[in-house]
Amino acid sequence: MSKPINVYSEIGPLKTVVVHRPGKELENLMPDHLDRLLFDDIPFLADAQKEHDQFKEVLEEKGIEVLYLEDLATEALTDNLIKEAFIDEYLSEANIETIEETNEIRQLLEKLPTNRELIDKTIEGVRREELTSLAGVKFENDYPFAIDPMPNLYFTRDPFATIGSGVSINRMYATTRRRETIYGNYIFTYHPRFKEDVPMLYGRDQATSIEGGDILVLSKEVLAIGISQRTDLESIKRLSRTIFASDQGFNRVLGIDIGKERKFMHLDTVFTMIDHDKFTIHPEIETNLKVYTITQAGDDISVTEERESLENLLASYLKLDNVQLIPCAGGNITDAAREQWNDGTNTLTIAPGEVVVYNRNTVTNKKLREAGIKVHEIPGSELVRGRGGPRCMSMPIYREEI
Ligand SMILES: NC(=O)NCCC[C@H](N)C(=O)O
Repeated sequence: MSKPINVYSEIGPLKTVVVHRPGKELENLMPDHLDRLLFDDIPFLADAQKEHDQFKEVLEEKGIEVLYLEDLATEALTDNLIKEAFIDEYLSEANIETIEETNEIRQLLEKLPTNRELIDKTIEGVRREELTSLAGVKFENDYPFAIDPMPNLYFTRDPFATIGSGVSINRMYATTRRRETIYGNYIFTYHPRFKEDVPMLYGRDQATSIEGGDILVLSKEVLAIGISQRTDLESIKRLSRTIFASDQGFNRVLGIDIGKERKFMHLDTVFTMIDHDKFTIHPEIETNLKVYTITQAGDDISVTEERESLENLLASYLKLDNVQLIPCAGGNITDAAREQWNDGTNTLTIAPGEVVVYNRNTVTNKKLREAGIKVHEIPGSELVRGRGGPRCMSMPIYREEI
């Protein structure tokens, strides 16, 4: 039986992927609370769902098995003990103000007729108006939620990351996304498809943050991990130690420092691999890019700052004769700024030289085609309001070897 997880590249033909179809959590977004929930606008849910359905259709037309995170999380609650533990953990992390609210919400969740409705409700959040125990209660603030929604969950790239045959259950940078990692933790601990034979490479309770958008599997030996607003170098060192010890064949991690700006929140918003020797890159990060190499050194690791350009590093470590860095929007600084903001660099590679992109990034998409890349375009005007693209909205479970 092959292992449940197999991700040893960014470009191997994609066979199985995890996504989340946006739900009512997007209708629990409010203008005054967008920053804290990491959104720039409020998507129109019905259209966001239509766009997401088109994303799924493109993947399924290529024979890719599309798994929904909400289904996997539902199926992971395989008995009442696990379900109760899930509810306890979810409530303990939900920052609920009073015991009365906690007790009433527990009852509300336990009364839901199916585990799927339970999972959906935990993602959606709970408005105070839903709780009879709060009827007539005067609050110091007018914040309408007893439990926040999790609107970022459709960016399944980030809360957990498959690497080789294992998975990194991540500690997320911001509180609002830290709660999301409960689903991956239960899926990879209890789901029948994944509970055996999946090494857990990080943990949601670790001290420093790392997010999946920063993690690229460049080859069977080399990972690239962004040092970013979301991922600390300390986390990369910790993950590297575990990966080197897990004997999966990886022997080098490139720590790529992309700075702490929110618009470049993850490495995959400015750099992705789209073919054996082709990469997308956002021109704004190319100048004086700092890259660290992490390798095993005796029974610990060594971290050295590279002097070579990213292009030369990729050529030497990936053993490529010719590396093509394709700049977002052809490198035009105005078009690139606009199209990177709308995730023009955040391509999902479904086979070598074949990608899924948002249709709105017309300049970048044209350049990709001119470079011989097969481009599948999907609408994303509503989805992109969460500041993520096709790579952000997907977590590969199985890629064929290349
Ligand atoms: N890999 C990615 O770039 N994911 C995009 C995450 C967007 C989300 N609103 C966030 O700020 O985390």
